[in-house]
Amino acid sequence: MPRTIPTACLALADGTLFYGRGFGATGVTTAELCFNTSMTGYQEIMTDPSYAGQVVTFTFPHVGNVGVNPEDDETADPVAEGMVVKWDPTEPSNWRAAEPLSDWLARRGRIAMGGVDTRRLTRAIRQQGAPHVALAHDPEGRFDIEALVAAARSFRGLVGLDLAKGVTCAQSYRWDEMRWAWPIGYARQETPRHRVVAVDYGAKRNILRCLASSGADVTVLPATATADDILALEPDGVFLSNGPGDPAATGEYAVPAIRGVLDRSEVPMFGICLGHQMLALALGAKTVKMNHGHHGANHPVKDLETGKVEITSMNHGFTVDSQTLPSDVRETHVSLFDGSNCGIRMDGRSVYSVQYHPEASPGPQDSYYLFERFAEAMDRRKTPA
Ligand SMILES: NC(=O)CC[C@H](N)C(=O)O
Repeated sequence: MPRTIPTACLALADGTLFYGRGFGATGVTTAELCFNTSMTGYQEIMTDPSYAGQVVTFTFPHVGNVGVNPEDDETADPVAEGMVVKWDPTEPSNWRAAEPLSDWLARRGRIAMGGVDTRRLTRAIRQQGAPHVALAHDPEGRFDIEALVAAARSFRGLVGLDLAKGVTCAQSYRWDEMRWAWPIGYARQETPRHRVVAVDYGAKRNILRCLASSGADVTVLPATATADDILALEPDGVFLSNGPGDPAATGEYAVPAIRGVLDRSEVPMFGICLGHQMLALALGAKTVKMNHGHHGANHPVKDLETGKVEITSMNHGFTVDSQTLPSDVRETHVSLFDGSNCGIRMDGRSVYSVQYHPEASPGPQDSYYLFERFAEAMDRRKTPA
């Protein structure tokens, strides 16, 4: 049997090394490492802008086997820095596959590594918290281990980092594509009932589709939009998107804008993930870094107002500290994994947000009702009872 040499190396800042087989782009990247437990949707995960600054290790062992296609991107480029998987991807076998995962990653400059004991790696992340890592791919298998460990150590981490500015849109645009539906695929929203301004901190496309499907004519604004920019469009509702990085850092410019909208209008507001954290900060609460975060598609969340449990899609490494919520803001949802905050609502106003991803993509669609609730709040304002 020919001897095979490792062509990829993952170095953790504590000096732990994992060797495997590289695919995708070659070179070295540094990032925070997190694990995702979803069994499907690797293309959507890799293109979720909230993963900027992170390498994702997948706990599901078979990743890449259905290739990639033009429809499943959540943004134009992969924004996760790289990926680590148990098995090397096979040749894609799926009617939608347009390209093998490895070629797609290479074309877009993203490093990947297969052949890793991802259970051991996941245990390490759970025990020590999301580590800083250097991920290297060299087809000749030449690795300068000391330099890789030093690179992992010099990665400054996500705390204090505003990454939304790097992934937001350069200028505003309109969105009318709706959720994918059999057999028509992606139809356009031709009879919208509401004008929604969506602030883009790193929005996933499927969120914009869900807004369009629930009746919105969506105008997307860059993350740095001010209250004046938002209110000038005379919105029926304001949406705050997901996004990467430390909420406290993005909040420095996003919070005054949100505060301005809340103070100057009664417009319904809905936030998801980073948007949830932005709203919580604007209302006076605080956010903290979690040990290893929540990244997966099977997270049970309890709606405290109805008692119902929904299975949700999650991707966050920071959380709202529910102890810091002011008295006019109530906690509406909690994680049944660790009791952390998963939703808030302002008393007496249609201003609410959730920490998880109700648009899923990938994940279950239990939480789509939140988009309908937003649309109903906008309907109520137009025709008061
Ligand atoms: N998906 C998101 O919007 C993530 C929000 C934030 N960057 C966090 O990690 O908590």
